[in-house]
Amino acid sequence: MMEETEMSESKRLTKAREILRQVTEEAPEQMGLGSGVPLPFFNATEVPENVWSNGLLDGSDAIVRYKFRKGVKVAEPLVKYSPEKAEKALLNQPNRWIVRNIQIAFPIGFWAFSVVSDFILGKTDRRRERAQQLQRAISELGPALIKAGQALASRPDLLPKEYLEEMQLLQDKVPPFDSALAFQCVEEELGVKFLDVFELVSEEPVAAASIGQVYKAKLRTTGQEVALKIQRPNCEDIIALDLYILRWWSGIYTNIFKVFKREIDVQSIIDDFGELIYREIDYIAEAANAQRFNELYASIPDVFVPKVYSDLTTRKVLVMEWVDGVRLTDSASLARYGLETSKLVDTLVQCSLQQILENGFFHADPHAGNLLACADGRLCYLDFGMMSYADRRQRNGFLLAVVHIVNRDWSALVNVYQKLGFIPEDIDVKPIEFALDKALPDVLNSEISEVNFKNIVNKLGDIMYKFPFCLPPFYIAIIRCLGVLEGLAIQVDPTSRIISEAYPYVASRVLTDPQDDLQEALRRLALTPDGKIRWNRLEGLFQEARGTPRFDVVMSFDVLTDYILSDDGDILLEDLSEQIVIAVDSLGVEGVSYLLKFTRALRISDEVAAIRASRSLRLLLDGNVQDDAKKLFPEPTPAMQRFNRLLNLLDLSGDTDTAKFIPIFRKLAQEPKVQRAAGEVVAKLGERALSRSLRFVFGLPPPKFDGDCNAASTVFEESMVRY
Ligand SMILES: Nc1ncnc2c1ncn2[C@@H]1O[C@H](COP(=O)(O)OP(=O)(O)OP(=O)(O)O)[C@@H](O)[C@H]1O
Repeated sequence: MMEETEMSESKRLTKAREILRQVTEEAPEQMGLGSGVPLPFFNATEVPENVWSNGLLDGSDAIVRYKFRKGVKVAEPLVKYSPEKAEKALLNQPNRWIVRNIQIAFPIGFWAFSVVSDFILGKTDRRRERAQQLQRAISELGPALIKAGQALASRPDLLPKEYLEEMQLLQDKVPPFDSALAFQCVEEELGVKFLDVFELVSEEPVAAASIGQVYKAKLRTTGQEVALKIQRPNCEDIIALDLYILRWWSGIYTNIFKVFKREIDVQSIIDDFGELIYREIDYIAEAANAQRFNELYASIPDVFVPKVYSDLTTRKVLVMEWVDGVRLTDSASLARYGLETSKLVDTLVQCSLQQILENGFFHADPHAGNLLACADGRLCYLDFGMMSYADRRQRNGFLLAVVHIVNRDWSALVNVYQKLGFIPEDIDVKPIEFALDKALPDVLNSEISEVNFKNIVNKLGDIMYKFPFCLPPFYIAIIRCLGVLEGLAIQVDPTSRIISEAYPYVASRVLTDPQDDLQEALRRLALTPDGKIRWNRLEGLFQEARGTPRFDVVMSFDVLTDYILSDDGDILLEDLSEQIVIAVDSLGVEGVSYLLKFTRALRISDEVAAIRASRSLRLLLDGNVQDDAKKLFPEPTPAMQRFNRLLNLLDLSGDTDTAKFIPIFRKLAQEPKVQRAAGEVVAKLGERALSRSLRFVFGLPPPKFDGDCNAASTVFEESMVRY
């Protein structure tokens, strides 16, 4: 018995070394793995305890550290999708090809025939019915077609709304396959007897999906619980055949789209999909992605990734740490753990935003089955088969698109889309701008919590479908990710909205990020075309941004200062000086008026009221005072409220260390054009004060200055006279 175990152990090590050799030597290029992986391939049982407890896969002897080669962003599969190779192989198996062709062609062909006949007969109201028919047909056709249908659900540029909605309903709930076949696969892949290494915790799989099924087991040697994901038998073969057949039919479908005046290259869509699904069926690539995800996001509090036992992982078998947790949609269990759903959703959304908008490496499929909430409140990500990457230009492009939609700046939005290659450069974009203006809601003026991502994507989708848009994979993945995320967030907490969660993040990025394209967005958002400040917008942005953890008011002040000091900032500086003159002047006038009223109020009430008054002054300025105090004291003037709001925005009264502003003020003060502007402000203020005083002394009506608000001087006169 002992001998047998040793034998299998040594066989296992040989097999494991073989896998390592494949990964590191044979195909580092394809794998996206570095050559810097010469780690000995030890048995997982020899892993020192601290490796598991420190939460990182980093550098352990037992764990292969999949290094991403420079420039590789998402791990590539060892075997890549190759239509040519599939064609060669399948031409030798005409029987399989013919049978499967008939299985697919019949229902899909029937759907296509129905669509064309609706079109010829002018039955334009049957789109929903046809979408449902296609959904039913696909759901019967097996994993590759179901995955293809799910992928189409996030292609608003290809399908109208009704189809997108129906494709989203496609579930890959498939019956489990025979466990004997699953264990046989493990033995073949690892070169060990299944029961020598694993002890099943439950005989039945805990989950069965289109590509694989998952068992809960224990490692015999250490007793550690693991999740064992095993691929369906012949998965790659079946997918290759279906892709080949779909590709074979693509010319016909391209022509059907032409009938509807849509130029769609179906073949390249199928090829894109082929690449994605080949990534999903390679568990080594999945393990590498899991590790990459862990490296990038392990620092986010409350988020983690199960550790992968890479010496027990092959292309068809993935072994990882078992995580005890519950789905976010399982409200009863969440309540049992005493977990706050809104906090979990917040962690999830903030983590996704960081993935998409900061690092660019993101989990494109954060559905309920791919996330577990643990008893300690942490959120565990699972299933790294569908990862995507957006580079800096693409991430900023997405961020800018959000800003321009909020700002209703259609020409800027279309410009971003053109730069990202979604729309050709040489077409007349006016009709697109007009359609956007008509279709999209006024995000700024509706309650932000009422604007949901799905609505906006649907409306944008109608336009993308109508005009010649072509969405690249990164954008499709972002749409998919945010759509799935919003669906899940709403299921868990019906009040949550992805846009209202995301917009503060977007606001804080444009206010603090010095990258040129984001600064351009800030200018378009906060300045009029002739360079003057839109105070309300700027105030709105600060307010949104202030709630986010990454927002740093000093940094945003610094970014604004740099802009003012640049050549482009001259008009802004001029406008700012004018605004300062008006604000300080009216604050002076209105301030005097307020103080007079305030003193009168104090004289007619008692001392207690006076003390309460001084305490309430701050609250009063914030508009946050009790009704009885409001009766007692005059309303703060608009200028005072504005000034107070500005202080609040800059958080000068809060936790911000005001000393941090000193270098910025110094930078401003040293700049000759700012010195000149400051001199002009002082001179103008003096001029105004002198003019007001002289006119008052000589009993003349108050002077009128540009920008005087609320007849400030009249208020001043009246109160002086009354007093
Ligand atoms: N490490 C783990 N700990 C606990 N449960 C797990 C673990 N990994 C997977 N599971 C369970 O197995 C299910 C399926 O896992 P996973 O999503 O990785 O499989 P999949 O075949 O890629 O499925 P799909 O592609 O449909 O998302 C999960 O929803 C979860 O319930």
